[in-house]
Amino acid sequence: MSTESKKPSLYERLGGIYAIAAVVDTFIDRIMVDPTLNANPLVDEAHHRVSKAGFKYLVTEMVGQVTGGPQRYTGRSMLESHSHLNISAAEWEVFAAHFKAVLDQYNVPAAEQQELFAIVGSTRPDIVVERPVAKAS
Ligand code: HEM
Repeated sequence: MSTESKKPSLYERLGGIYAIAAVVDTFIDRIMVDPTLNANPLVDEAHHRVSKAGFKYLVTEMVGQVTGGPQRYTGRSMLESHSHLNISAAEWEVFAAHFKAVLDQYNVPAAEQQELFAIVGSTRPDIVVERPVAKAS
């Protein structure tokens, strides 16, 4: 018989919903005013149209669900909510750098950061619009 206890979920290791909501709060505050992201007029328009509180709510709910918490995401799919925004690979990098900076700020350990990056990274194909590389004629 094994005496090993089951590994706690990522949700539990992050500290549950209060810790997750705090990270999302800081993160959304940063990305909604980022000048590089808002240089994309479609992102800028949407960032000024949606309520910050609603946006934070939906992202918190989603992170709760995908990390193994009891929350259930009620928003639109990543494809549906981003396909009209024409998000580039460079914009994705800016987003990822903010994410890393905020996780560092909250002292999220490297192992948990990696798990989060893997989850968030899996949404990239639905969010980033890949443009064909221009060929020299
Ligand atoms: C460069 C990266 C990203 C940018 C610039 C961005 C920007 C935006 C914007 C402007 C909206 C509002 C769209 C609208 O209502 O017209 C939105 C919605 C949303 N985004 Fe992102 N996003 C990015 C990546 C992500 C990632 C990686 C996630 C989570 C894994 C995410 C989660 C969400 C959620 C949950 C919504 C709300 C969906 C709904 O309204 O039902 N976003 N995003």
